[in-house]
Amino acid sequence: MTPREDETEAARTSPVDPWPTPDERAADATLRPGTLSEFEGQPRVVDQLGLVLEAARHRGHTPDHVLLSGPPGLGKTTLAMIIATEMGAPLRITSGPAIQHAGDLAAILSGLTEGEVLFLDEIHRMSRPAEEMLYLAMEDFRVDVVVGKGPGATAIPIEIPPFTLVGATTRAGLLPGPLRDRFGFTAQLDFYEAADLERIVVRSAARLGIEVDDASAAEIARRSRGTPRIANRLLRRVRDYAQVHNGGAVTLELSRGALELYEVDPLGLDRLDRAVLEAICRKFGGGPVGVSTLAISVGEETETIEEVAEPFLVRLGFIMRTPRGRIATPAGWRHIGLVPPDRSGGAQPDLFA
Ligand SMILES: Nc1ncnc2c1ncn2[C@@H]1O[C@H](COP(=O)(O)OP(=O)(O)OP(=O)(O)O)[C@@H](O)[C@H]1O
Repeated sequence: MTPREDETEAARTSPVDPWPTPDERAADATLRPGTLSEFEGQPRVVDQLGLVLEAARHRGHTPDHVLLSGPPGLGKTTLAMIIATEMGAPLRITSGPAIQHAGDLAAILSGLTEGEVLFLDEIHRMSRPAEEMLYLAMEDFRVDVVVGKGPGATAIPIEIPPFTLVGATTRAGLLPGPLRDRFGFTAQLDFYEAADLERIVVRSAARLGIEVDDASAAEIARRSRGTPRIANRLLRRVRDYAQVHNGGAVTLELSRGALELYEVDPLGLDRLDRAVLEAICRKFGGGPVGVSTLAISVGEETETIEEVAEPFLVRLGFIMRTPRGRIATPAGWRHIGLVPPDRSGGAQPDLFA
């Protein structure tokens, strides 16, 4: 489950949306790396996690609980699967929004087998009573199931076998301290370097039977916003285009044609990113402008602006978040072909040129 699974498909029209479509979830199985050594990028996380798993194997124990945080599509689910594979353990997958009551969690925990890896996606969206039950389970491998109500209520302790919880969150800041503290290993996944994404594109192309040259793989990687899921999706779109126009072989020219058709620009900005940038510059004189005003002016949900467009534009140094609102930087103005205003008091540019 992702933050957007409950939204309509119509809301997901951009090829650089970091959340998966239902089709992609099914296709993920083919493209996921199966072991830590096949996992591209994130070298620090891979090394540290490798050590945690190796040490657990030596001691003959289950590994410490693992918290993975970072934006969608960077490989949290993949890493959870790898942890289970590397430990030779079964994996059970659930998510915070699926656990509305403590009883839901009690049912999952009491059904675990020894050493099982429990992947809890979007752990920050779990209900508070479930969260409290999880504290005890993580620490003492026990849950207290409360039977009855009021003064007559009794807590019946249930032992659960040692397991490893792998929690994933896009919002580590929303996790309560006591929950965060119960993870023995915490990893923050960062956006990928273009070279890592290029290797991911080449590997995925091989798995999908797509012929792709190095220049095309580099072009797709550059436009993928540091996100493997987007790289894989753009690869599929380029493949479709190449099939129609060139009988299947992907060339640089065809890759560029496909990405232009899907409105993904050379830096990976899509229509929404450009609309946000244009609105700040053209409608609000470069800002500052509040995010909700911005959302209305581009006809999008505030959440989408905050979670998708804004982090990417900030990362590229095209906009800044300030206490008074969002401001376009000179690089942002230039990216959409406008002259940045002279903030030193010189003449203002013609914003509507
Ligand atoms: N390091 C990597 N190397 C190769 N492929 C990767 C890597 N990381 C992710 N992928 C690919 O990207 C896709 C998305 O990965 P994954 O589902 O693990 O992301 P996620 O962080 O769990 O996203 P979400 O939280 O939105 O579910 C998968 O198809 C996977 O194959």
